[in-house]
Amino acid sequence: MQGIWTTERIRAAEDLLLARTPDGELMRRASFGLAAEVAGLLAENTGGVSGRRVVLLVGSGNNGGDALWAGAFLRRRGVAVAAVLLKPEKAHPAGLAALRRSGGRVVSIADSPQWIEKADVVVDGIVGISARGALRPEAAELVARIEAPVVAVDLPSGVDPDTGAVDGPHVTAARTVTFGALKPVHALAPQECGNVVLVEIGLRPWLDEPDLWRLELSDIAAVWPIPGPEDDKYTQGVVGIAAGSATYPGAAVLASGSAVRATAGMVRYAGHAADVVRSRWPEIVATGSVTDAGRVQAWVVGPGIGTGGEGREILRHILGQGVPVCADADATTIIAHTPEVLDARDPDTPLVLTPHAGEYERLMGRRPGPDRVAAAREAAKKYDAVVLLKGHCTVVAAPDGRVAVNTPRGSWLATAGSGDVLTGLIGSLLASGLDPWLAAAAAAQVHSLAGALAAEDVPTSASGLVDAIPAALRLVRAIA
Ligand SMILES: NC(=O)C1=CN([C@@H]2O[C@H](COP(=O)(O)OP(=O)(O)OC[C@H]3O[C@@H](n4cnc5c(N)ncnc54)[C@H](O)[C@@H]3O)[C@@H](O)[C@H]2O)[C@@H](O)CC1
Ligand SMILES: [K+]
Repeated sequence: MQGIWTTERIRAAEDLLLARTPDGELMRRASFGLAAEVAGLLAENTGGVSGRRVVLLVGSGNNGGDALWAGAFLRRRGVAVAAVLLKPEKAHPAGLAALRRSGGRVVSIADSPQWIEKADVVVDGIVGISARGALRPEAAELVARIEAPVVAVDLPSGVDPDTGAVDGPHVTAARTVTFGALKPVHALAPQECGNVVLVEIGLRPWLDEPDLWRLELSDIAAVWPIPGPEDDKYTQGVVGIAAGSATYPGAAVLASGSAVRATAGMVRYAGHAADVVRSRWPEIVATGSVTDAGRVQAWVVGPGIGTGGEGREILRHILGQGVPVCADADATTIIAHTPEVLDARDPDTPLVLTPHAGEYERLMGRRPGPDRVAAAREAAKKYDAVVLLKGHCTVVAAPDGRVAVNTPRGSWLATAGSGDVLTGLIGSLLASGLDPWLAAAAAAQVHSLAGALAAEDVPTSASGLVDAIPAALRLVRAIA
């Protein structure tokens, strides 16, 4: 798993490391790595490094210092470097002196447009982890002129370092070069960061438990249930799906199909769409009602069951079974409107809730807001449940405070029925006995991987996602 640390934690670790490192050494390490990445991008985009033009946008802090030092390193490779100082009197003195010694030039803000227009790469050293809020007008005006690819120093300026939220003018980078450890912005704002490159500066020993996690494919491979020689259809976990209605069988077909594809365990379906589900997925044991569904090791409940009395009774019955439950879609709304249904739940049995922003508002009485990690954590505490907050980046919070972030590959999951597929994946993993937080986080990643594979750069559908699950799992197992 990749660890991610908030800027407060990063700063505390940097202080410990700085106290044990010669003056300027950390910035030298950071800016040397930064310069190598800028040179790499120049070579990729223009076929060379020497003679190419780089413009540095330099703010008043150490982020600008990194940019200036990197500029000095790039000069050694024959790059023409021009620095635009947003606050000349506050520019990092040692960095500025190094750039000047190396033959780099400093241009005024008034003269900068012609330089920015001719740049092969622009380096964003406006602000780093001490930034708050959007770009200020002067920086915003310069950034608006950029046409060349941008390498962001540590993070794209104007994007919140701890939430990834954007609230006004900001930098959109092709590449972000960060130092020492990943920060939340890198997982939560993939569109603004571009490719994220981590340069080691020796910080890791000074950081303890991360604030957030991101699963790697090898983590998913390690936990995804694969049948062994001792297994039969029951030992791998039976998942029950309570979804869909006679008029709207789609949710039932998608959630059940996703569960069929996810693991080799058995799938039971209970509800009004039994005939349709059986004809589409003959391997599913389908019945008309949850009361005669037979034994399962986990339940998925919600998609398409309606929010009226019948849906409520289905949910109440399932919550009383003493097995892990993934409550999705209509089940979320039922819980929000009649929280007393949760009285049926044995507090020791895991519950996974999967709200999108609107359902979150119903559950919590407010929108998730810009800090989606805090929002998910709060809901997880309130409901004593794993909360998977849907959005471009899915955030999965456990009641004990663990949070995983899924950084998606494109926006292919924004399609009708996509959530039904996710819930089927989560249910299968719960039935296999996996920790519910890991189950939800692993399912979210396989879901987005299936989306990218199904889409192959053109829009896909929820059925496409179901069909791509085997390819996604093959990829997970091949890479691990
Ligand atoms: N501390 C360290 O050991 C290291 C720090 N490094 C760099 O240092 C950066 C952090 O440097 P600093 O703490 O000096 O601060 P920054 O460079 O992030 O920000 C500088 C100042 O900009 C101002 N500011 C805040 N929001 C702004 C906005 N929206 N628009 C314009 N100005 C704004 C603030 O007054 C802030 O103090 C890191 O992001 C990284 O790039 C690296 O050199 C690695 C080592
Ligand atoms: K920056």
